Amino acid sequence: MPVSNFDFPEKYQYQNGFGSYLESEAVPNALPVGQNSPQKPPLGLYAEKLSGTAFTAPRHENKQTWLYRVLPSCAHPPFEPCPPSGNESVADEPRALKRLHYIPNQLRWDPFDHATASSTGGSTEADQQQNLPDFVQGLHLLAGAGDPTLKQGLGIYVYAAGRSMDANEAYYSADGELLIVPQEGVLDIRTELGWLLVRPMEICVIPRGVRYQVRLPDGSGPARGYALELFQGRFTLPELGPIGSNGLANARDFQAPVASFENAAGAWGETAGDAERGGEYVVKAKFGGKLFRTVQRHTPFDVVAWHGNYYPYKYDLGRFNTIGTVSFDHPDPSIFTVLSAPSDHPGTAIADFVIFPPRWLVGEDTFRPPWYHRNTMSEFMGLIRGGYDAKKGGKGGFVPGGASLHNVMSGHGPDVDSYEAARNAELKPAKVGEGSCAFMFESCLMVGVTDWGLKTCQKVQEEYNRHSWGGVKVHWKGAGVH
Ligand SMILES: O=C(O)Cc1cc(O)ccc1O
Ligand SMILES: [Fe+2]
Repeated sequence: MPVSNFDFPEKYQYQNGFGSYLESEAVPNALPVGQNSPQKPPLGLYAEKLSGTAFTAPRHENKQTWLYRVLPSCAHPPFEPCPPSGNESVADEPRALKRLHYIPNQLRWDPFDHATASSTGGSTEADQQQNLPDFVQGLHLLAGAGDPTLKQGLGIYVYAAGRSMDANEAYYSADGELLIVPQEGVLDIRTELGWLLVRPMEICVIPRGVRYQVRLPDGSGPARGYALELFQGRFTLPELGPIGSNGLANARDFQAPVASFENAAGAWGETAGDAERGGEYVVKAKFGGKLFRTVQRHTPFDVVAWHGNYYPYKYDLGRFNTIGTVSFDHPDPSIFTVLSAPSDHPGTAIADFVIFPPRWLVGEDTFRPPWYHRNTMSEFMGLIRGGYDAKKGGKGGFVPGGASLHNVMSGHGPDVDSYEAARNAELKPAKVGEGSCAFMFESCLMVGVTDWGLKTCQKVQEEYNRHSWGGVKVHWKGAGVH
């Protein structure tokens, strides 16, 4: 079922369509007509082009958006490195990426902690709140591959945010496009192109370079979830092949924001101040895995109108049209692909985002859960809610907010109890996954685990393999015996 609708404030109006060429004006006639860069753009705005692909990328891949804004985004003092955070968050990423641990063992993590205060300094509730990490401070690189400076590879993150980013703070990543998968808590995301409200069972994608600010709406509680940053390429919809022209995630269900701006002006070095924000706006940038910051005298959220096909978007996983066998055998999980970031080799993804939503299993004479297997692709899994049909839940199991990694050629499959149950199950039509949703980031790359993921987070289940497969039984009866 789609995430329930409620009355959306005006800021959450959306435009529908995946990869569509869209346009949006927060003020009528802010977009120039018939050209992109007139001598004087309408309303005294600046025209600024945001290129998401090389200028010369083929038409079907070319991504760009024209922004019409109060001040161009180049007007800022030099960026300076942020000091290391000391808590192995995104600010410590370059070190983390250089020290990845490549491990052939199957790994599973207990649910990651919610945001905790970094110090006890300050006794008031407001002080304590301020000591909690915001979305950027609470982003931890768990695993990764490649190098953002070469635009190769990806980063897998978990996040735990206990407060909104400051009202005068924005963040962007030059390293890649970020897919965010909330597991608990609502993210109210202000982007240069407008607002996105992203709740558990929804996802969003923020393209490389787009500035944004993540807020936690009042009363929605702390936020926790997963994210994947693509250092290379972009997410797109998977081919449908013989499925035909509809199915899986349909293009019209992807939602892009409408233009929305803060009414504030005043360039760096000028005296004209930003009344609303006290004239100061912190912009943080992740660049080559390193965090930088600058303080500018104008809001980055001053885009009054835009047109293009390079924009953030959200998708409600409840709208996924799940397809499966109606005869026999368990299909490859690629049938559940929501988004795919292809490599240069057709059919082989740098990252596929795959979900396991509730679905009917009707296969006859079929072992219905996933088969035992080894894969040249690496498989990182998380659980948004409920359970997963191949793994037990409960303490020490695969539970919401936790994760697993089955790396290149690491054998895995149902744990012994799930296997025995499915082997003996009566094969009547059965609904699995009611109220559940697991997901997988599947990559052609070998994924290394960070120090934080292996040690600091203290969530690795040491006995994962033994508990899952230590007790697998021999059913072999000897040659010729059925
Ligand atoms: O390993 C997993 O649980 C993910 C998975 C699910 C499935 O249905 C088939 C293959 C596969 O890797
Ligand atoms: Fe698998």
